Amino acid sequence: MKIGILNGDDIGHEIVPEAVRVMQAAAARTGLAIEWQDIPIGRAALDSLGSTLPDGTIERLDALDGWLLGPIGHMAYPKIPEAINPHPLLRKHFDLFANIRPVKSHAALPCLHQGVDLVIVRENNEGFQPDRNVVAGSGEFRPTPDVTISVRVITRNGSSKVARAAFELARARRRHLTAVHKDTVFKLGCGMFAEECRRLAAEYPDVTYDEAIVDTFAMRLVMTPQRYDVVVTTNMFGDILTDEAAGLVGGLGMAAGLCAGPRHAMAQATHGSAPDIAGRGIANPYAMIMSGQMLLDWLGRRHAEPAATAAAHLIEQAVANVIEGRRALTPDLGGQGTTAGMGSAIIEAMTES
Ligand SMILES: NC(=O)c1ccc[n+]([C@@H]2O[C@H](COP(=O)([O-])OP(=O)(O)OC[C@H]3O[C@@H](n4cnc5c(N)ncnc54)[C@H](O)[C@@H]3O)[C@@H](O)[C@H]2O)c1
Ligand SMILES: CC(C)[C@H](C(=O)O)[C@@H](O)C(=O)O
Repeated sequence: MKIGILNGDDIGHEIVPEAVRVMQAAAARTGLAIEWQDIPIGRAALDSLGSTLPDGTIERLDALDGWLLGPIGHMAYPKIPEAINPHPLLRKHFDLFANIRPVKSHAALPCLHQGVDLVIVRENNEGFQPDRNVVAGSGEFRPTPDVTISVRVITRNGSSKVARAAFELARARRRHLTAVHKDTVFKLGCGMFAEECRRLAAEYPDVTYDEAIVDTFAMRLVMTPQRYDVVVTTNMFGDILTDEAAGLVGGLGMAAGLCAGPRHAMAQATHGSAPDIAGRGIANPYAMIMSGQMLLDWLGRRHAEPAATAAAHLIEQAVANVIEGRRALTPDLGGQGTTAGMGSAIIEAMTES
């Protein structure tokens, strides 16, 4: 397997190395051969190579099976053309259309709710961040100094692809899928998304299918998150709801994610680069480590590689043991541990699995 390491910015330089360390330890125990490639991105790449997404990066990634991308702190980039926000572009270029974001409570952690085990599948490339092939540029226009128009693109193909990914995931879990939209108001855009979800529901009679209007869903998610299994939604709704859901189970440090496409997958935690805690060694590496775990699981299924699946399983077990034992927890989880300390505890726990 060829896996890329792209640290990103701020806490990315602390949490991505821990994810790699944990993945290396699991791979060594299960006999999975991984060829790692360090690929510069973000502020460090801008400073050393003149661009946040240096020439040749896309080609290098294309030759890999998958990669880890740490959080990008693009809000702090200088306002120059060489300092683009690279991750929407990577998601689009590699058609990473499904952003799969699990949300799970742990009895040992101070979660707002217990018994939560759901996955939000967020459409990753349309909505207000439209594909460059569909709408040029970012999808925002300012025809006069006092008017801005933001274009939201929904396509039948994009909707049905993400809906199918969500139905497949639901089939492998508790067989319940909820489509979240607002077709009551956005009759054409959300309407098309909902039409595609309903069309696919007929192909998956074994999956219980229902729908919720996004505002009502936001309320139900806070009050009774236990009622959901897999949730599929459009890009912007998914962006917001996944952060909200993370808040139910311990915060953004617990929010893992995988951006998956037809040929590649990118492990990318839901959270940002957390500049407020960067450089202190206290960022919670759970989300990044579990994103790497999702990548190994995806690679195991895509390449029918049992050692990758076994490595993913080993990490999942070891992480669960560390959390259950409240070992090495970082301050966001009420502990006094460090980023590296949690990585080491997870590696140690692999010997217990
Ligand atoms: N996927 C991404 O790369 C991504 C996502 C969101 C935001 N961003 C960028 O990140 C930067 C900061 O944005 P923000 O502050 O709004 O959001 P953020 O997610 O970086 O931080 C929000 C809060 O959560 C905390 N937090 C986040 N991750 C944590 C972790 N692993 N462990 C412990 N605490 C954690 C932070 O300390 C902060 O208090 C901005 O430049 C933003 O554009 C990037
Ligand atoms: C920073 C931003 C472009 C990004 C997104 O909208 O996808 C972030 O919110 C995320 O969830 O990864």
